[in-house]
Amino acid sequence: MSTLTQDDKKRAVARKAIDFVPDDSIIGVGTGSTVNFFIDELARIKARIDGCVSSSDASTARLKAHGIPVYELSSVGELQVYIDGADEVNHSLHMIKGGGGALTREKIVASAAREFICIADEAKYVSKLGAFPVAVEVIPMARSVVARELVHLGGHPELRQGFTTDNGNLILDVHDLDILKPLEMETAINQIAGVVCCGIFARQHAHVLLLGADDGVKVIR
Ligand SMILES: O=C(CO)[C@H](O)[C@H](O)COP(=O)(O)O
Repeated sequence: MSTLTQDDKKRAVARKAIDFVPDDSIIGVGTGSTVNFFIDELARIKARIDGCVSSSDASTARLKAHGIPVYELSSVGELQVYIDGADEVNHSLHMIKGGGGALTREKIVASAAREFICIADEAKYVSKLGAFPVAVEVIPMARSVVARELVHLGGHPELRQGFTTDNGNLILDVHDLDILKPLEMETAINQIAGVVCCGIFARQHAHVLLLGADDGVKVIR
C-alpha cells in the first residue's frame, strides 16, 4: 500500500524538475497545483536563473511573490525549457491539459521552448487520452456554434460555469471524445471557427515526463 499522497508525488516531481533548469536561463512556467510546488522549489535556486515566462496570472503572482523576475514572452527569445503539469499524459507523451483553464497561454509558451518537461503524478499516466474532458477555449459569441461542431466530433461539451480565462474567453469541457489519434483530434478541434485553443497537446507534446510514483520519480522520454 502507498504511503505517499498525491501531493507528496507532485512535490517529488517538482523537486526533480529543478535538475532540468539550465543555469542563467529564462524558463517557461506552466500553471496548476504541481507547478505551484515547482515554483516553490524554483525559489530556492532563483539566484542561478535569469527569470521566467509565465503561462497565467496565477503563476505570475506566485513567481513574483517569491521575487523571481517574470518576462513577457515577446521580449525574450527561444526558451530552453518549459515546465508544466498535465491532466492526462499517454505513452507517446501527448497530453490533455487545461483543467486549470490556462491552456492557451500554456500552449503558446510551450511552443516557444526547445523542451517540454511534464511533471505529473502516476494517476495521470494513461494508455489512451480522453477519460479527462478536453478543455476548449472559445470566443464567447461562438459558444453555441462551437458546441454543435464538437457534438459532430462525438463529444459532449459542457460550459465551465462561472469561469472566464485570462484572455476573457469561455471554456467548454468536452466529455466522451474518442481520441484514437490525438494529433488528428487536436487539428479537427482547432479548425472550428471560434475556437481559440484546445487542451489536446499532441503537437506541443512533452519531451520528458517526470512521473511521481510510490517508488520514486520515473524519467520517461
Ligand atoms: O493544464 C493545466 C492548467 O491549465 C494544469 O497543468 C493541469 O490542469 C494539471 O494541474 P494540476 O497540477 O493542478 O493537477
